[in-house]
Amino acid sequence: MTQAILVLEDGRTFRGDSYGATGTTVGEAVFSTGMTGYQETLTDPSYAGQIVAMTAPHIGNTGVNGEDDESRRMWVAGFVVRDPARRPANWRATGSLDDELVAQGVVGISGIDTRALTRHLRDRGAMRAGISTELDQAELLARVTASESMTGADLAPGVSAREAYVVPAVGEKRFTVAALDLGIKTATPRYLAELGVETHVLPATSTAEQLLEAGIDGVFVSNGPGDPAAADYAVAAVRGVLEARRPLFGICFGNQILGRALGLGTYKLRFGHRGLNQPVLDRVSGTVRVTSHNHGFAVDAPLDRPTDTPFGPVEVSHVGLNDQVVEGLRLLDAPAFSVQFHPEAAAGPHDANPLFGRFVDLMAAERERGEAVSPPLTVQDTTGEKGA
Ligand SMILES: NC(=O)CC[C@H](N)C(=O)O
Repeated sequence: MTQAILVLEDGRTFRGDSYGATGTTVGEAVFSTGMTGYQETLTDPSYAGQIVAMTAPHIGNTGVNGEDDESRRMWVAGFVVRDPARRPANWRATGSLDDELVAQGVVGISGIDTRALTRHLRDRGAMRAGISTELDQAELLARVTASESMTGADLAPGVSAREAYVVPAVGEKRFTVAALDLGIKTATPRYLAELGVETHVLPATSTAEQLLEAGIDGVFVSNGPGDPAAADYAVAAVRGVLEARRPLFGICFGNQILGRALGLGTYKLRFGHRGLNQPVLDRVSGTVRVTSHNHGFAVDAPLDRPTDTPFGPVEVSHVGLNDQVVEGLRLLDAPAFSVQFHPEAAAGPHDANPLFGRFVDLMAAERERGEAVSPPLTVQDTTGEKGA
């Protein structure tokens, strides 16, 4: 078996076996505590530039399948596991994870004491790292210390769709939404489609005008990789959408971009939140939901009072119960809200799915309000379906 090494930027070194593609890779070492969902993790564009260590010890048990990809390819910079499955077993499996990692050129390492690695990252913070099957420790460390840091990294345009595309509504179309693709996961337009939303997915650097033109009823701002402080183009676009008072919903990177558009700051968390079991308090309803997370940055906002912004006051609507991190924002006088966690929940849990319904309700309320403010003069309903 080919040997591999994992070297962290502070010199801590782990030796193991090659898993997936051979070669050398560098990225930010982070850990995910999801017990399931490795295929969704590997194909989540938000993980671009990151070497992901899975804390669950057995990875690859169910192989890979043709249904669970969250985007067109795997994006992780590298993959670290303890004990890979020797043989996948699942009725949906189309192949083994090991073969798929090779096919997609993802350099990984197995046989690692992922518990020790996780404790190290938890205590010292996420840091740059490298995996190699060809370099020695000193050579790899030199590569790692010369590599880009996640702080200041602008990665969304690199993962986003190049061309706009449309995901049709399932059944009757009720709303048309533009989604700013900063690294969107396929589950998101799927959830919207189920609620009668036609989603026009637009590239990361689309302008406010383009979003407003395509998103007649609302604008969605997706999750995505990199440092939100580096995505000024998205901040400018979101500001334009807020100025137009078009309903807006953001997830994860989208929450950070909304925060910045409102004038709030963002900062890097020590080791971030990545996993499927993170408790979040919804302060509006008083409920606690167990949610899916993948973020290394967070919005800086006071928890105890709303903050004044050019678009009216914004309050922290959700708080992470492990560490009191801002997990959601809600404008009090404008139709915009966002969450730092993942209601599209791929992989699960599905506690937060109703947030898509909240977006739809917001669009319905704004439509009604618009109609009340300026009633259409001569609109006649010729379809016979409306108001049935
Ligand atoms: N999933 C996401 O959208 C991640 C957002 C951002 N890249 C972060 O790490 O915080």
